[in-house]
Amino acid sequence: MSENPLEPLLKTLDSISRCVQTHLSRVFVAPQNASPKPTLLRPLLSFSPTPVAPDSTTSPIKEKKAAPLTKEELGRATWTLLHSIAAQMAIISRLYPCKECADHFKEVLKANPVQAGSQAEFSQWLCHVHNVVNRSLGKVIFPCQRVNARWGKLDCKDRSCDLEGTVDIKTLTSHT
Ligand SMILES: Cc1cc2nc3c(=O)[nH]c(=O)nc-3n(C[C@H](O)[C@H](O)[C@H](O)COP(=O)(O)OP(=O)(O)OC[C@H]3O[C@@H](n4cnc5c(N)ncnc54)[C@H](O)[C@@H]3O)c2cc1C
Repeated sequence: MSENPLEPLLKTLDSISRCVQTHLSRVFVAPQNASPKPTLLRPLLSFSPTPVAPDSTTSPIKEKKAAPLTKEELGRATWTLLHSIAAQMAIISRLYPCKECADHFKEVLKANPVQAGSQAEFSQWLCHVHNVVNRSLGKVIFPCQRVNARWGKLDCKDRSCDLEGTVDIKTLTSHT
């Protein structure tokens, strides 16, 4: 392993950041003509049958899409990805494009080596290290016994996000 496990993404950040920002803003904002009720926002990983029309007016949504990600938005989206992967596939990228966060998380990883002998163990480990970050930021500690209730399933129509078959983590990690 390289000294900084986050370095590969820092190197490629420049080329992927524009793409990530575009896609994250599409994932987390409602279509323009949708109700502003949060419950009607498009769910993560679901696709609208009608494409979202490009912005033609100056609107808060357009301004938001054009703005760079904040540290909070990046963190929220990344935790969502990490916990979803931990619950569904048991494989994780240790890459993170925020230097302050990456430096801190490197120390967290040193003190809490990855435990990935099984999907359940990996989910619990990720919950624990997320709580280490939560604690350092003065956030509420998440009860790790509820991690599957929070992250175990994706909200996709007709179970279209369900993975086919089973994945053996040892097979996956032997290729990394
Ligand atoms: C690897 C990493 C390192 C980071 N380091 C820093 C840093 O050094 N400084 C900094 O300012 N920000 C850092 N961040 C960002 C920070 O952790 C938050 O993501 C950000 O502040 C937004 O917080 P939030 O309150 O929306 O909830 P988040 O912490 O983003 O959590 C998102 C959701 O996950 C669920 N959740 C919360 N805790 C757990 C848990 N333990 N297990 C399972 N689910 C949980 C909750 O439902 C929560 O709403 C880091 C993010 C990541 C991914």
